[in-house]
Amino acid sequence: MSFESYCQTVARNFEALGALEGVMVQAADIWVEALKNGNKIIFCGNGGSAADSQHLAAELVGRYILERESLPSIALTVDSSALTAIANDYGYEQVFARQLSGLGKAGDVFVGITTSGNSGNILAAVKVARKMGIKVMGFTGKGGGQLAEECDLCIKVPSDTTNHIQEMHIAVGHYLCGVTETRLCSVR
Ligand SMILES: O=C(CO)[C@@H](O)[C@H](O)[C@H](O)[C@H](O)COP(=O)(O)O
Ligand SMILES: [Zn+2]
Repeated sequence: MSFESYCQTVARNFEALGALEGVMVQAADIWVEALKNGNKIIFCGNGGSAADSQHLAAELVGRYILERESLPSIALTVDSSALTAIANDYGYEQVFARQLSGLGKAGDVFVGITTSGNSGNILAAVKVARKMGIKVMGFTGKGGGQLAEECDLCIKVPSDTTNHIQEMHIAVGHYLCGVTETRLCSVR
């Protein structure tokens, strides 16, 4: 495949992504409401989506575009001791669920980033989130997988291909960080 044709696919995908305006407004409302109430945004994902998780948590805790207070957020993908101990002692499927049960609080927002929507460790964490009164949001591909069935709000980006789904996930996350910090800064 030529680079030009790759870029054409990306352009078509992003054109279609614009149709998710309504769901993006709802997602921003969920993030803003939680943060206003003193809760946090908790991200997790595997592989490239682990990188997205820590990238987005860092935008909130550190800085995205505006100079502002730090906004509380964590990625469950960054603590190698917790990840290896939990995987070793309880199995890889529990790596996010176990951390969420220790670190999450009712009213937090859990964001599972998965291109298939079917990663077992994310689905296990959703079960914990439900028990704890944590809101569940998914970033998935077009099909949504099992996660789409189980979350409060699913952002299903318009592709079935892992790499292209990931390209849109980071755009979705960046957009939400921007809207969130703008709205919170104007009320502080
Ligand atoms: O970054 C990539 C592919 O672009 C890979 O590392 C990819 O994230 C991994 O295969 C993940 O394990 C896929 O998991 P998921 O998106 O289905 O939850
Ligand atoms: Zn990748």
